[in-house]
Amino acid sequence: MTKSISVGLLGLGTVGSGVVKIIENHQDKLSHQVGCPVTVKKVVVKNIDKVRDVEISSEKLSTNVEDVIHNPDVDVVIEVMGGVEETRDYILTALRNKKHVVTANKDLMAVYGSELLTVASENGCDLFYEASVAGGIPILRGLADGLASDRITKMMGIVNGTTNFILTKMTKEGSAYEEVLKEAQELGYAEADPTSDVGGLDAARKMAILATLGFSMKIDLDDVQVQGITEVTEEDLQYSKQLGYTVKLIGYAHRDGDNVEVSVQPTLLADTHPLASVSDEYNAVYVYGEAVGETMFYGPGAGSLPTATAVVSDLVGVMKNLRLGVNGKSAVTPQFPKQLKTEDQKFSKHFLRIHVKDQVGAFAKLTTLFSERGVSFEKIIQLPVTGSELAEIVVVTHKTSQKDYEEILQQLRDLPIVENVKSSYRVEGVGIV
Ligand SMILES: NC(=O)C1=CN([C@@H]2O[C@H](COP(=O)(O)OP(=O)(O)OC[C@H]3O[C@@H](n4cnc5c(N)ncnc54)[C@H](OP(=O)(O)O)[C@@H]3O)[C@@H](O)[C@H]2O)C=CC1
Ligand SMILES: N[C@@H](CC=O)C(=O)O
Ligand code: NA
Repeated sequence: MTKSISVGLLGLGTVGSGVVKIIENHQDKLSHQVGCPVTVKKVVVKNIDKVRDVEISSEKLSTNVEDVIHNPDVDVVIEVMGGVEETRDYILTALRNKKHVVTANKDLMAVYGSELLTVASENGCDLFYEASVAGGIPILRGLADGLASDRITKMMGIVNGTTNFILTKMTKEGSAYEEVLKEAQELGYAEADPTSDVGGLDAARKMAILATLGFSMKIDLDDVQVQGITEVTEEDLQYSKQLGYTVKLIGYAHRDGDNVEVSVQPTLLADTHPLASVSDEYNAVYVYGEAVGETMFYGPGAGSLPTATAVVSDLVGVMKNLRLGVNGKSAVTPQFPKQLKTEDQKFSKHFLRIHVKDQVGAFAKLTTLFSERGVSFEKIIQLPVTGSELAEIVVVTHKTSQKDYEEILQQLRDLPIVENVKSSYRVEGVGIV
């Protein structure tokens, strides 16, 4: 039996605690798979006296990162502390000290992933990050290994558990947004700063990582158009339900030849779409390949043990490579130059809710703007706004270019009869026919 593999953890919070539990509780399976025991050598935390959700001997705890990244007895560094700039320095040091790294940190990998993977390869080290996208779902290995032979053209995902949990409770139970956000934080789903969840940035980071791997193109965070869920109202959810749609925060990546678009936005999904039934903190990624067709990966996207499962599975991957002597050889550099679609190359349907002065001909003025650009409606609802002289108009358009739609929106805002544009979201699929 070769010597045991020693692991050093940076962080012992929601995910780190799960990692320690899995290593301890699944020791027999881990040893059988990799041919030696796995031991947690050192764990770095911020507050040494904090009460932990896991048993760990005090001599293993430290507040000094050097005790892991410079520890000659540590073979693999597991980074589950979060943060970006200082964490990047820690991981660079670990890699240059010939230590393999497993991370769950999508904030870091979305911005510095390309640099870190290059340094890992230069030092013959593995850098694995399965847990950084969709928590416990093995989506990155699914793309890199399972679908390696295919040309991926479309990926649509619910990749943030916090916002899916919020939208599920608001839609199904009529819960208040603030109340459900607080519950998601208490359950450990949300980031330390939950604005990255609800503002869409967490999902955007994951889509940048997914699109880079899936399209073999270096997609930066700045390439992702982002709109969060903070403006989604009870009325939007009700109208969507009435029209046969479910509102989800959808990460969307589409490749049309060499042109790609990547976005995160609240989206009306037809109730018949497989993603529409993905509820609570669950994630799912729908992947379309030219040869394989439609596939979907589903599971818990957040939470201690589900995320830790992905982290420890990456650790197993490192250890298997150690036995084969092939560490540092799995990173695939992007094959294609990045070419982002222009606004007139992006097409989708739209949900639009506006308030107009309830005057004769108001609706006709509105439809003229759309028909002048050849845009017709799939659904139309018009209702008076109680207690006012306004009417509420809700439409679902047929497919139109983003360029035309944005110009129509601007013209609508300039129309005297339009009081205001209340909401506008992307629509995927056909609702109630
Ligand atoms: N929670 C989830 O469901 C998921 C989280 N992730 C990612 O996993 C990572 C960890 O998330 P999570 O476990 O929820 O975060 P937590 O906030 O629960 O835990 C963070 C841990 O890191 C420690 N830590 C933070 N900063 C420092 C520092 N400067 N020096 C030393 N220790 C530090 C904290 O110490 P102390 O305990 O003493 O405060 C804590 O133990 C993040 O990158 C997150 O985005 C990915 C997928 C899912
Ligand atoms: N805050 C994130 C945690 C996992 O990445 C989420 O809600 O998905
Ligand atoms: Na994953």
